[in-house]
Amino acid sequence: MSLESFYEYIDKNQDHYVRRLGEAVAIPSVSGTVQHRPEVVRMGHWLEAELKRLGASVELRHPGKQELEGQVIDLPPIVLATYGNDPAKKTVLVYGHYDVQPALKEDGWATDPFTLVEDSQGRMFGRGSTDDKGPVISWIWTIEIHQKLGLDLPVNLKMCFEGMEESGSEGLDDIIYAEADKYFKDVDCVCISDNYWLGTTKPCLTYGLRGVSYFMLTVSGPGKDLHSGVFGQSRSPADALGIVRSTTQAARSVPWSAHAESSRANQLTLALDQVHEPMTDLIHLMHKLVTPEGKILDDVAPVTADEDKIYKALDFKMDDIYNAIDAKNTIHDTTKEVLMSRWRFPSLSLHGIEGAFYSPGAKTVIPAKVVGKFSIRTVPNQDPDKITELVKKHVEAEFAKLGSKNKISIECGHAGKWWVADINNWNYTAASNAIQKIFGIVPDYTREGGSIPVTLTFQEALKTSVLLLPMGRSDDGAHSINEKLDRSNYIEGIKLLATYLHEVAAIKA
Ligand SMILES: NCC(=O)N[C@@H](Cc1c[nH]cn1)C(=O)O
Ligand SMILES: [Zn+2]
Ligand SMILES: [Zn+2]
Repeated sequence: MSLESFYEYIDKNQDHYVRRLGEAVAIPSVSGTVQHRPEVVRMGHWLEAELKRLGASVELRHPGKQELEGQVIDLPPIVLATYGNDPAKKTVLVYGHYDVQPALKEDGWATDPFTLVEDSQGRMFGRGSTDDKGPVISWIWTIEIHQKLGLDLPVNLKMCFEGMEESGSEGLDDIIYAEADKYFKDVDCVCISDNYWLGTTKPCLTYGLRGVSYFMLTVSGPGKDLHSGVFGQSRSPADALGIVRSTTQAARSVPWSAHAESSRANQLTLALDQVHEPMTDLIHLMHKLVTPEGKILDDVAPVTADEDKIYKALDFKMDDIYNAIDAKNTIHDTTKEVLMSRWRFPSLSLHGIEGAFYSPGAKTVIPAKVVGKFSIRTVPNQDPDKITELVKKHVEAEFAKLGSKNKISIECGHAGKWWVADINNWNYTAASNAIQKIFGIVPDYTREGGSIPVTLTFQEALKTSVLLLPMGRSDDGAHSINEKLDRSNYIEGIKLLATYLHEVAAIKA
């Protein structure tokens, strides 16, 4: 079937679909805070209403409760929807997430993060524009445009949209395993649009992701915040300089694995009539997690000769990464090293400290309790349980050296495993055909440094091929300030998703 009328329709009606993206972006569905939880739920209901309007059968699954900021609150609903139920057609499952990362204007956004603003170059700025509201709603527009034009959707479409992806996908895996032989029974392949082109011009298909293990390290001591002049502890100046030195991706350096570091605990000169400051202990411990030198954890799969060739063939230049980070401060200077660091080596990033004073001004306080947050991106063949065990052992050993009377606790908040797929599956061929039809180019095959843990869950629970089909570009700034989706990526992306469904229908499986 020709999709020319579909392409013409979306080209003519682009402004309408941009406005609809604006509606979705205007709902601040941040999954990581208690305050925003009603907005996440509202976004789930918005999708439900859109799907029902088009005649899809929709079920909201409630995965239960979670503890957040000391409160027990409902997890947002998982939106399961089915459009078409013809046994003669293949069934495609699409997944996406309707929650977003936090965003505040004062973080440095040029415009209000929850108002979609387009500039003269067609860049549409707004939290969730590219990650992942643009792609999620595009599946819905695909159904809508088929209906408007009287075109047959050549596959049955099952949709699974969650509201907790940015916060560990709590509750989702259990539902997928429980429904593998029920709701997800007839799924022939899975497609996820929740990542980015390698650069800014060439589309790609993605077959690998790193895993993520997210840690919270709590240090507590005094019963309340204290005056630093009255209760401040004294330590040697050398130790006071022990600040975190690396928070970048290069912190693929996890020094506790087989690399003994000389302890500096013996440099401490504690004034015992003063309190042990939780923040000082925490900074010391976080400093012990990473070094700029790059020491790699065990269990990393060796680089093979074949793999080495992949990097040379890719359309990726150092300028692509410089543009994406708005700077030239990369640790590596060759594209091969950059991509290897991103795709196939682990990294450790320090994210923040809850309880630390961060406002303007000069508050002289000793915080009573601080929580350091960091994550490790894991790769083949690392095991998340082993990583957690190693991290705990390392942090506890370093803390013991301090001789502090504070208390620590270290938790792995959530962990998802890395994923690598078989690109020879017909699902990838169908997507490659679709890219060639829309963009006139054979796509690159890429892996990514980010994590979508449900990808592996679908692959294992449904025993089927999972494909990542990105819509946005490498410089979209997902998770960052001024996140954007280019109008052309959105409009061509809608065409691509529709064409992919037709190619799946057409291919001999
Ligand atoms: N677009 C995928 C994505 O951004 N995934 C997140 C997942 C995550 C894990 N913990 C918090 N968020 C990522 O950071 O890779
Ligand atoms: Zn995402
Ligand atoms: Zn994200």
